[in-house]
Amino acid sequence: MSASTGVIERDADEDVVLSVENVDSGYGDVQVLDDLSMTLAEDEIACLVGPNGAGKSTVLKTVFGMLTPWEGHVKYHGDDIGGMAPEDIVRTGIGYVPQTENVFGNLTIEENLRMGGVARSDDLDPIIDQLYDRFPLLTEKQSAKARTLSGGQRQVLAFARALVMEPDVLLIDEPSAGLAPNTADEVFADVQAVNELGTAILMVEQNARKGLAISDKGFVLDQGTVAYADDADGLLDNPEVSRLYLGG
Ligand SMILES: Nc1ncnc2c1ncn2[C@@H]1O[C@H](COP(=O)(O)OP(=O)(O)OP(=O)(O)O)[C@@H](O)[C@H]1O
Repeated sequence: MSASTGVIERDADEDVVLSVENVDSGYGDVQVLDDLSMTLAEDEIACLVGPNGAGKSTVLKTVFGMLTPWEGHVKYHGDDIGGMAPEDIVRTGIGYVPQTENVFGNLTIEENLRMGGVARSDDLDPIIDQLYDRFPLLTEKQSAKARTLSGGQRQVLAFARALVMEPDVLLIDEPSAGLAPNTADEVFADVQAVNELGTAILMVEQNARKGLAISDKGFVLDQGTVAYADDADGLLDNPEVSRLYLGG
């Protein structure tokens, strides 16, 4: 399987921060990703869309070191990080916001943020202060237990927790899952704001149209490989992609 339509041609000097090159990966002896390739430039939001079970979350897990590529390479600023442990990957500058269990419910907002910085050896106060400035709702609730937050507020805390490490790249798995449309829109606005402040984002999103609408480019995954890659508008305007993957 290596069908690829509309693959983006990019300048050789593009500042690629993350590249996934011909990766096979999976669970146990079950292969999920099949010769999958994609790149993310340092100022971009890229959105992975596609049917249930296509392998979108598996891409993030493979980039973040929770799965080791069977074949191919995962490169961060050109260095091969395939198979590196997540705790080392987080130190290199890649953050990960899983879809579920992404905050510690029994800890306060402040404690959650400090947990996000356990891999840092410097004083966390300046970055945590910056994050409180950026996400005022966290300031209001800093002594509250995370379990008291709404779904959207938890998602904001999960982003902020990942940002304590000041990553160059943030991997986000289905930020809008389980959220009402208005709340999902607020979370998408936060994703854009994080990107505008200099973090490249690779996001999986089940709400493909909304995810692509805030993204620079997208990859349609099907059966573990990239079926379509294009800038986000190109995918949204592609009648075949629309019919097959975006609900018409
Ligand atoms: N921990 C696991 N162990 C074994 N198989 C798994 C595991 N996690 C996922 N899979 C399988 O890998 C395949 C891809 O799953 P993945 O979660 O990456 O898909 P996805 O595109 O993110 O879909 P969804 O939108 O349903 O989350 C599926 O067939 C799934 O059943």
